[in-house]
Parts: sequence; C-alpha cells; structure tokens
Amino acid sequence: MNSSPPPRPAPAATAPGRRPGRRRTPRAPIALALPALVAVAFLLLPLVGILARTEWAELGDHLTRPGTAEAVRLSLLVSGWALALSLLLGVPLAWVLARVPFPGKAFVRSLVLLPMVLPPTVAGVALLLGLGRRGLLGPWLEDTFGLTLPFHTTGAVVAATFVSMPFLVISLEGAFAGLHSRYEETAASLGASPLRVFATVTLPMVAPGLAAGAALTWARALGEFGATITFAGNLPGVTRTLPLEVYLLLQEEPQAATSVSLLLLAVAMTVLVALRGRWTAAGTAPARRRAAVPEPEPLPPRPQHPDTTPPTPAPPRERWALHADVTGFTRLVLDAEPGTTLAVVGPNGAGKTTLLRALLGLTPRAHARLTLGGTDVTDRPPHRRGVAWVPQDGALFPHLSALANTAYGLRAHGAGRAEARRTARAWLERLDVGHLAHRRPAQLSGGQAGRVALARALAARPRLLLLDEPLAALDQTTRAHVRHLLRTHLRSFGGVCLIVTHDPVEAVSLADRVLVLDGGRALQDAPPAEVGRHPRSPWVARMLGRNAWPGTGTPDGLALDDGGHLVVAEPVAPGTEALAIIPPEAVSVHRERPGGSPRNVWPGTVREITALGSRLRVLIASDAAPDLVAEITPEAAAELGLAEGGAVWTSVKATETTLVPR
Ligand SMILES: Nc1ncnc2c1ncn2[C@@H]1O[C@H](COP(=O)(O)OP(=O)(O)OP(=O)(O)O)[C@@H](O)[C@H]1O
Repeated sequence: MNSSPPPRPAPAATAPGRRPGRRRTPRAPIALALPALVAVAFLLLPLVGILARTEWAELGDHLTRPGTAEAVRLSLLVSGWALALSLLLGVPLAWVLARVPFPGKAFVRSLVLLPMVLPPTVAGVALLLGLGRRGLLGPWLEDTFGLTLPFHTTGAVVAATFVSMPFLVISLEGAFAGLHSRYEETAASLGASPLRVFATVTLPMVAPGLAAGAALTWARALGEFGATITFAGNLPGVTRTLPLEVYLLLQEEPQAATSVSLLLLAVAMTVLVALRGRWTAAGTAPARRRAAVPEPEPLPPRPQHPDTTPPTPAPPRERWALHADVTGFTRLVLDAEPGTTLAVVGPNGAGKTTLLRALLGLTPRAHARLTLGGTDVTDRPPHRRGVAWVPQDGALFPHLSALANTAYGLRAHGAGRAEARRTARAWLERLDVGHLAHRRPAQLSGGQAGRVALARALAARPRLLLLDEPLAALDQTTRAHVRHLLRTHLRSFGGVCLIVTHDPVEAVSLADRVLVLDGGRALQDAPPAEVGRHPRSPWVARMLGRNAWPGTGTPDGLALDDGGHLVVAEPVAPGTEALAIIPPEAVSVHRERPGGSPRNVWPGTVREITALGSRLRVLIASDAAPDLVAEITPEAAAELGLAEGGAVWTSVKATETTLVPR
C-alpha cells in the first residue's frame, strides 16, 4: 500500500549558512512545562464539554426558537449601543490619559480598570445605587428626561457599557501612547487644527489598536450577564439578552442552553482569532505595517548630473521677514530678511531643537516672540503661525500616499480636494518625485521620503520653514542631488528657512548665514565664509574642517593650552585668550625635518588617512603640539609614502594662521 508522505513543515527562517535541520528548539524544564499543560487543559476542558454535549441535530431548532431569536436581537442591539457609547466616551478618555498630564491620572486609570476586576453583580449594585430609581442620579434622570434605567433596555445598555468600555480605553491608550507626537506636531505645523489632526492623523494611525479595542469591547458587551441582571433585571424582549437566556434555559431546557452557549462561544472565538494577538501589541501596529511592505521597486533612472536638468523652481511668492526674540533655555534675538537661509549649528545639547520648537510654539522650555512678515504670531497656536516643520525623518503620515501627504497642508488651509491634489502634484514634480505620487511612505527610500516631506512643507505655503537635518539620512550621491534641489527651491522661497545641520558642506553650500549655538546662546551669526575664517569656537572650526588650537597671546604668537607654542604673522595683544585657526591646506607634511626657518615645525605620527573628494585628509598626532589635520593630494601622499603609523614632520606657515580672540 502506498502511503503519502507526511506534510512538510514550513521552512523556518535561518541565518545564512546555517542548515535548517540543525536548529535547536529550546526545551522547557518539566517543572514549568507540566503546570503549563495542566493550565491549557483546564481552559480547554469546559469548552470541549460544550462541544461534546451539544445536540448538533437540534442546534438549528434551539437557535431559532422565538425566545432565543428575541434574545439574539436584543443582544445585538445592546452590545451595538454599548460599543457606540464606549467609542463616544472611551476614545477621548484614552487620548486624554495618553497625552495630557493632569493630577490624579493614576486614580482615573484605576477607575477605568475597576469594572474589569469588579464582580459584575457588584457592578450592578453600584449602578443601582448611582443610577437606579433611588440612586444618586436616578430621580433627576427620571424627572428631567423621563428616563428610567432599571428594567429597561437602556439600563441593559448602561450595564454593558460600564463593564465593557475599559477594554476599549486600555487598548487605545496604549496605541495613543505608542504614537510618536512628531506626526501630530508636523500636521499642526502644516495648518491642521487639533480636531483635524485627531481625525486625520491620530485616529487613522491608531486604527489597528482602535479596531482591537472595539472588537473586545463589543464581545464583552455581548457576553455581559451579572451587571445586567442586577441592574436591569431579566425581562423577556426588554433586558433578557443571550447570556440571561442561557441562565434561564439551563434551569428549564439544558440542551437548548448548551446550544446558545455554543453560539456565544463561537462569537467570542471568532473575535479573538480575528484579532490575532493585537490586544497585546496594539500600539506597535504602524511599525509592523511598515515592516510588512515589500521592498520598493527599482526607480526609473534619474538624471546623473542634476546641474544639467535644473528643477523647476516654485513660482515667486509673497515675502516674509523674520524677527524672533527667544527666551528660556535658548536665548537669542534673530532677524532675517525674506529669502534668507540660516544654518543652525552647534554641539549636541546646544539648543538647536529647542529653538525650532520654540518657534513652532511647541515647547514650554523656551518662548519666542515671533513676527513673520510684520505680523506678530506669538499668541497664535502652532497651526495658525505659518511655521512649517520638517523633522529629521520627514514624519510622513504612513496611512497616506505621497500625493495625499503633500496635499495635507493645502486641505488644512481650506483648498478643495481637486485643487489641493493638483498643486501637490506640481510640488512633487518640482522636487523630482512626481512619479512616486501614489506610493505610501513605507514604499519610499529615505531620500525620496525627504523630498516628499519637503514638498509637503513648501506646498503648505509657510512663512517660516524649519528643516531638521534634512539630508542626514541620505547617501553621498543622493545628498548632493537633494542639496541641489533644496538650494533651487530655497532660492525662490519667500520666507526665512532655518536648517539644523551637523554637516559643514550643507551649512556652507545652502546657507546665507550660519548661526552657531552653544549652551542655548548664539555664539556667532555670520555668513559661512566669515564663520570659516573666524570661527568663535573650536567646535565650529572643527566642524568646518579647520584646525582650531586654543591658547593665550604672546608677543609673537600663541602659548597653546595643550602645551607648545605657535608663531603667527599677526599676533593679538599678549595675554588675550585666542583661537588659532589653521586651514588644513596650510599644513605641509614632510618625510624629513624641513630646513630653513625652524618656526612651527613639529615631528609627528600619522594617525588616520581619509578621503575627502579628490583630496586626502591626514590626521597627525604629536607630543610637541596638538593634533593637526593636513589636506594633501593623493599624488603627494604617494610621493611621501604616507601610511598610518608612519613618522612625519609637519610645518605651518605663520602667515596662513589666523588668531581669533575667544
Ligand atoms: N523635554 C526636555 N526636558 C528637559 N530637558 C530637555 C528636554 N529636551 C531637551 N532638553 C535639554 O535641553 C538641552 C538642549 O536640547 P536640544 O534638544 O535643544 O539640543 P540640540 O542642540 O538639538 O541637540 P542634538 O544635536 O543632540 O539634537 C539639552 O541639554 C537637553 O538635554
């Protein structure tokens, strides 16, 4: 006899190079495995009991009896209303619990949980004492609205809502808390009111958590028994829902009770299977959805030399000057003419993000008196300031296509759907991503998403544009391309643009001015060339690729803080604290000690050689002077036979060193 082979298990994911059959599954110790098995059996046995004792031939008859059909109708009505009430009250409550700090929050959260742990009959008694005829609010409800809850279907709805709403609130609070606020803040910066943000960004982004919570709430309301019978009684056609019908049938017709129990069991299992574990991971759903999206298809070829195909700049716009007086952690006064691009630079913790958030009106840590184009917007909420923000990752709304993302700000400002989409498409075309209009953010690369985010911000017609490291996530080639696009569009932007960056090329090539922050204060605010020539801090000098040695002025140069002496052509007054700025191109590297003038010559060791465009940057450490970076051609490096660890001599010309008082 031929026997078919047993079905093969689905191949397990294995690390490359590891053979599938060799994977070891961890074995549970018997002391844990045994009680776990008993627990499963304990949960399963009653269910098996129902299945085993159901009279399948009679099932149809049992479920279509008039009393049962009436109970089904009532159960659907009551659980439907309980769900609707829970959504109406529970969604705002979950949002407040997740987002708004207020005293007594822990108490409110316990209150929400209470109906889940309270015996349902106690819940019924509590409802009677609160809303019953002789309860606290009952007489008022009866006198004012003619509403009597006990022994009415409305009472059954109230009882079901009381015990089931916590499931919705808890599930949704987790989802709200897991949603990063930058999405909502970005939506506000595009002009959306808080209610619009809630309806178009918050709710869609927590949809999986909402669906899970709603399903559980409905299932719990459908199965509600104790609170209903205690508070609303057991009146056929009025309050006798399915669970109450089961209770009654159990005494009169046990077989019919089994059939109705099976029906409730089937409904509960269907809901749980449909949820597939979302109950515990509701808040992480957007992330999971992103991971599940297949890799984007390859892009059509883009121009290799962006300079040969200049993107269409935006049409000329109104012009808005900026005046900001910022106090709090970040303290500075900022004035900029329309069309100015400012690079905001500074070490970690310098206050760059705080400055941006103050301008957006989103942080209590700093306050900005803000005037844009002569209009004081200080007292306006974030969505009415005309300040658009592009956070570092773009914060594109994951549930909307690139086109809908770009149209978002236009819609928020009242544009009709067709007009908003037309304008959005034009912006996407301008930023060279028109062909991606129908893709979701999860199907875009980092560079494409960055361009869509920029199109979205510009389309909203802001008066002030804030870009937080817009090119940080891009590779070198894409970065150059996007930088070019950015420069083109910033040129025709009629407002002021602030770009937070850690990239010197970005600062120098995009900005008209570089604002250097440190400890919340403006250390320097000058054109890039000026900041490059006379950086006011070692940090910014190094960021711009210069050597910066701090020291104290002497008659012929600088006594260096780290030891050693530097001779310069134009010394400062002796005793002045100053920074010596040595451009890497002014550092010469030699195999032997150079002859002639012995000034500013040190022996050293090559620590690191890195490529910078067509040149090499060589880091040289020395006992006689601080670390020094030299920039030389690869040919010169080959001629010198430079290698990491090799001994060299360095020299710096006194005439090419600038001293900047600190
Ligand atoms: N919500 C907050 N509560 C308290 N302190 C904060 C908060 N946010 C930031 N800070 C502190 O304020 C200072 C400035 O932070 P900010 O985020 O503005 O710096 P940054 O210049 O943007 O830094 P980075 O380059 O690391 O992003 C830091 O010392 C930071 O620890």
